[in-house]
Amino acid sequence: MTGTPVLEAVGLHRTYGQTEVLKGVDFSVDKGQVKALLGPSGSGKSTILRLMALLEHPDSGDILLNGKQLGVTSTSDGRSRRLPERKLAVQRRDIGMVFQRFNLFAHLDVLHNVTLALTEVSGIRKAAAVDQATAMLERVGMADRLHHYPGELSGGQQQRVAIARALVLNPTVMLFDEPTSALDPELVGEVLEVMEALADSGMTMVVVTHEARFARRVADEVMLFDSGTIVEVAPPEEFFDNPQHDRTRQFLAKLH
Ligand SMILES: Nc1ncnc2c1ncn2[C@@H]1O[C@H](COP(=O)(O)OP(=O)(O)OP(=O)(O)O)[C@@H](O)[C@H]1O
Repeated sequence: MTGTPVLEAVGLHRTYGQTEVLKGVDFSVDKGQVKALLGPSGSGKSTILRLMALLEHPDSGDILLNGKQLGVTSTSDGRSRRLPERKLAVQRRDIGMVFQRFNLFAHLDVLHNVTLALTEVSGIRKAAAVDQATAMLERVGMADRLHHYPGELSGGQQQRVAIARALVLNPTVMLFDEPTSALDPELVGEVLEVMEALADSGMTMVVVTHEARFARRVADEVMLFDSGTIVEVAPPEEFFDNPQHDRTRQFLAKLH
């Protein structure tokens, strides 16, 4: 751990209609660090990830990657303006995102689902894309399913393909939004194993999860999120074994 912030959120606010979903969220994840984000349903966890992945704009606040402000550009009068979509797409490559629902293309086989990101987003030629995608699918244990279609795979296998699809773009940081919550319980372990290996390889990660055991084992820091703000940040052993605050105790009690 170097203590160098890779991804930072500064004062993020987001309101939908009358509902203030994020009320000024600040946090950062350092190079090689894994942060687990826990919190009740509807507290705004997915919203934070979507903002950090540049899939949505905050009403106010900044997202920084390696110190550089993302999603906006400065104008000559010193104000900032949102980047146009094509420039956002370039910045998004650095931030891998894995969703609860795998969102694979049903009409493309596994290999094509992963090469597509390379050929369409990164402009890499087909042959090189196939090599890179195959290597990445090997890494997530899917090398023997290259020509299967998503409908022929289990949820756990589909999620591993979705992880390979994000990783193949060589992102600086990976964001996971409840990656196992749509899976049957017997398929959760294989996805968590891939994520743990990724964390061990030094990937910088932010993981929204309800998997307390995974968070305890893999995360460097756990953040408890509630009603649009971070209410607690602690190392996992302190968070899980020695909950000092009522909020943590109440939340953990609801998990089981
Ligand atoms: N696009 C949207 N339009 C309107 N309301 C939204 C939108 N996205 C999220 N919300 C609302 O914002 C609140 C926070 O949603 P969010 O999905 O970020 O919570 P969450 O903590 O990830 O919940 P869960 O664990 O159930 O996924 C919810 O009340 C949700 O209904």
